[in-house]
Amino acid sequence: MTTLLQNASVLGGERRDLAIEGGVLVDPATVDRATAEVVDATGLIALPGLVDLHTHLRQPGGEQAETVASGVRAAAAGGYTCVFAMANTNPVADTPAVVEQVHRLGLQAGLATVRPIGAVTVGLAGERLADMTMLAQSAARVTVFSDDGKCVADAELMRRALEHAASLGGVVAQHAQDPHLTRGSVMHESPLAAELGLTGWPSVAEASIVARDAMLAEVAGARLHVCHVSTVETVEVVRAAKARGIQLTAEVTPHHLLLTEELVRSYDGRFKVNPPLRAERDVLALREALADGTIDIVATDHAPHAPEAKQTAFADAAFGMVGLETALGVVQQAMVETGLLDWAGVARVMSTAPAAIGSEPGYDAPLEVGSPAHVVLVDPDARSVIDVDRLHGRSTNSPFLGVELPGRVLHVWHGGVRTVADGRVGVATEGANR
Ligand SMILES: NC(=O)N[C@@H](CC(=O)O)C(=O)O
Ligand SMILES: [Zn+2]
Ligand SMILES: [Zn+2]
Repeated sequence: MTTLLQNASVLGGERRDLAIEGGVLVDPATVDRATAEVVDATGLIALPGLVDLHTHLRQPGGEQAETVASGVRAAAAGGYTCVFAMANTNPVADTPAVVEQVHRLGLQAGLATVRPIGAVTVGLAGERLADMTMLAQSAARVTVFSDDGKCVADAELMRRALEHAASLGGVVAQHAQDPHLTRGSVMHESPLAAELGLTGWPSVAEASIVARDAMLAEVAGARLHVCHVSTVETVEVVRAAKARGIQLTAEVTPHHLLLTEELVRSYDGRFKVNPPLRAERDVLALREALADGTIDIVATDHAPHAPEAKQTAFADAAFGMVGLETALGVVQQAMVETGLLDWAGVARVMSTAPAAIGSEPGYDAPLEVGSPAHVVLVDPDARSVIDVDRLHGRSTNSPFLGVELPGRVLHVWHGGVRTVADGRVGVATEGANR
């Protein structure tokens, strides 16, 4: 079947038609308009399928909070066609058996491509390296290695992990948190933390690890990826490392682009996340860094948690927020509506660049004829208050419940297969995965 998307604003620019046939984008001029399925895209923006380099799908072991199947529904609803699944499952994704299980569950779920991330250390214990070669050579083709949730704190181990990943053509994604500087920390270290009687998480606990890792990546001749940059100091370290020619990339989460520590005044566990929500000056520095390319990508750090883990005293609540369905709206509000990024820039930071970091093929020529048909149609003029009906995963720990956000993902194609139609997530299609 051929699908014609008529009059779309491609990457927010010129209005033209796009055509999908046989899983790829084809020249609309060659399409028989009498037989094609036509989607009126007038007023809609066409973006490439979004790629999330940092998603927690919780399976195996955390199925009460999320499964691969429920997580990819949330992903599709948010405009994602590919998600990288973090390794902090139970058991940890440190063996071919686990990454292959996650990969297989992704194929069964359809809707989006699931790329398992492999652990750096056995059991995320930070003591000895996982067999990274076996993970890379498994059917899951691991290219990203991360102990996310935990920092690879041992510098010697991190150096060897970087060397090893480089030899495999992969990348280490570091959760930058000095464990000694953050003992018992539950929110940003600030006057507000003192006022609220909560233990602070100092910015230097992040920046110091990023500085160390950048120097290790330099001596290893390796690529380093920095997870969830949250402070102005880390931005400065990343900027200096890039100026020095070090191969590092960095991500920022939607929540760190929009929210501040002030929300913690409510003592609501929904606002507890690692790294913590920071101050206004950090939020502004993160936006600027994303606009000027110091920060390469937006990654959701979608971190579902069951209600019991969140509805407790703030100090005891689990760290993490769901974010797949709200990411694009938050980026529209924080970056597009502020004039910091145009839609082509959004496509770069949410699709092309994360795919490149994760070595996911098919995203390097967004919306060009011949590319796989990973396409999203967004209504930028829609505005809606986020409620639980908008969330498709098993958990509802979103910091945006009750908040109005712009934009609405209306239609998504994953490799030419329709996964979202009129805002509704389609039936999982086995074999639609690539
Ligand atoms: N971000 C979080 O607050 N939590 C993540 C772990 C992580 O990303 O560090 C989780 O797995 O719940
Ligand atoms: Zn993390
Ligand atoms: Zn994470």
